[in-house]
Formats: sequence, structure tokens, C-alpha cells
Amino acid sequence: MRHSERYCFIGAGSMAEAIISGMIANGRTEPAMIDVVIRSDRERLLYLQDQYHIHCPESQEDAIHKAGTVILAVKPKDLLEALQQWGRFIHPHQRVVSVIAGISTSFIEQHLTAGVTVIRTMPNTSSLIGRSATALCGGLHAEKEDLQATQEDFNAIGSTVLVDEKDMDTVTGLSGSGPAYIYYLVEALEQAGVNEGLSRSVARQLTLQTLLGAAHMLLETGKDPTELRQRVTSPGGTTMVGIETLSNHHFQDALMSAVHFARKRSEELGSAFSPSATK
Ligand SMILES: NC(=O)C1=CN([C@@H]2O[C@H](COP(=O)(O)OP(=O)(O)OC[C@H]3O[C@@H](n4cnc5c(N)ncnc54)[C@H](O)[C@@H]3O)[C@@H](O)[C@H]2O)C=CC1
Ligand SMILES: O=C(O)[C@@H]1CCC=N1
Repeated sequence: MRHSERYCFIGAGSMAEAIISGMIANGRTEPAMIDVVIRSDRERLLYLQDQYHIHCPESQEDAIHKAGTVILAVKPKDLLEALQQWGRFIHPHQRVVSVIAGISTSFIEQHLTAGVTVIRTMPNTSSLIGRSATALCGGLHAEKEDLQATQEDFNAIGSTVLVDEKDMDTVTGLSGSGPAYIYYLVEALEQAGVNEGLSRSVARQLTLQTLLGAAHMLLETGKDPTELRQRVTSPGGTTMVGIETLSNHHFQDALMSAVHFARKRSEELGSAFSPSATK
């Protein structure tokens, strides 16, 4: 039985902020129900308290102990230290939700009191505005109700999908890193418009609305992207030339390689933290 609906974030960087902001804005929880545990960066804590009016705990240990859900949001390289520092305050009635790339549920379980529920998630930074695409899976002790509760938390900041843990590295390379690929694409399209003589503001407006319109077309019509692309592409017209040029530059191969190597990097990040590593 959980004793609290409180949330405590271990790590207060961009991902923690994106989730905190999204959960408050979407009414999933109240600022007073959120604590943040820091390593040493007091300014960061003060910023989050000022910006989101989150709770100001008397002691960090207490904040962890009182939470129903503890969210691990440190970088992979800092996880072991964080578990050694804070893990002893986590008890078996709590739900531990990791957003950390590459790290398995079994590694985290191994460094906590036996029986603690661990859920591994991969959200993205669009959580900040309630538009994350989050995949999640449960560890050894995760019950259906734990997965449901975590899905509800993350549904408040976007959409969620349950996956097998073996797919989490792929998810990380696709939708965890994905916003960066899209921003990279936007940078290029906007610059292309400028190179061809448009002002930056006109180029940005046209690029963004094109992106938004295409995303909505996909979501609202439910049609296949290939069919929608073909509809834009008039025989002998401009799009045909544009797509041929992208194809000549192996555009789709480049994206597939990006996801492939990002997945491999996620695996590498995790391999230093296999369940048998250091306890
Ligand atoms: N940034 C992104 O787009 C996404 C990041 N992630 C994952 O989220 C995690 C955090 O990433 P970011 O927020 O981008 O990193 P970040 O570097 O912005 O934040 C990490 C925070 O953890 C704190 N920290 C480190 N050791 C600590 C300790 N022992 N106790 C308390 N706090 C400690 C740091 O001071 C820092 O504030 C990473 O594991 C990453 O893989 C997941 C999805 C997307
Ligand atoms: O770049 C990273 O490692 C993190 C994980 C997914 C997005 N950002």
C-alpha cells in the first residue's frame, strides 16, 4: 500500500523540470506535492521553487521518505553515486520511476532495498508543454497498478505506450532523442529559406506551420505518410525534384542510421551498469 501521493525528484535538470512543469500545468498534481532533491546546486533548487512554487522540504531525506513516487532524473554517469547517496531512504512501499537512458530496471533494483517497485520510462523534453511521447516498462516487482499509475502520470504530460524492456534502447534512440532530430530538420529548412532569399522570420513561420500542419494531417486523417507524401508530389512538379534530391542525399538512410546509433549508445550507457556491476 502506498502511503503518499507525493512525488520526489532526485536530480533537478532539464528533464525533471520538463516533467514538473507538465504535471503541474495539466493538473496531475499540485506544486505542494512535489519535492526535489539536489546534489549541491542550491541555485537550481531556488529557481524551481520560484518558478513552479514546488514544496520546500525541511530535509532532503524526509522528502524522499515521504514520497509515494521517487523519480530518478540524474545522468547515467551519476546514477550509482545518487543511489548510494539516496537509495537507503527509499522503502519497498514506494514506486521508483527512472527516466534515465540506458539503465535497466534490474540494475536499479539491485541497488535498492529488496522488493522496491521500479518502472523505467523514456519521455522526451516536450513534457514541458504536455506533448511528450513516453514509453515505459516495469521491473521485477512492478504490478499492473504500478504501470497504470505511472502511465497516468505520464499521460498528463503527453501520450504513453507500454513496451518490453528489450525495446527501451530503441525507444530512446527514436522518441527520447527524436525532438533533437526534428529541431535539426527545422534549422535546415529555415536556413534553406533564408539562403533562397526569405527573411528569417518568414522562413521560420512557414517552416513551423508546415511541420505542424503535416503532423496534424498524419494524426487527424490517420493516413499513411507515404500516401500523404504522394498527394503532395505532382508528376513533373516541384516536390518530385525536392524528394529526388533528398533521396540522392540518402536522407532516409541518414535518419535510420541516427536512430540505430543512438540506440547503440543507449545500450553502451547501460552496459557499464549491468545488474552484476558494483553493489
Ligand atoms: N534531456 C532529455 O531530452 C532527456 C533526458 N532523459 C534522461 O534524463 C536524465 C536527466 O537528463 P537531463 O535532465 O537532461 O540532465 P541534467 O544534467 O540537466 O540534470 C541532471 C541533474 O541531476 C543532478 N544530480 C546529479 N547527481 C545527483 C545526486 N547524487 N543527487 C541529486 N541530484 C543529482 C545534477 O545536478 C543535475 O541537476 C538522464 O539520465 C537522461 O538520460 C530522458 C529523456 C529525455
Ligand atoms: O541525449 C541523451 O542521452 C538523452 C536521452 C534521450 C534524450 N536525451
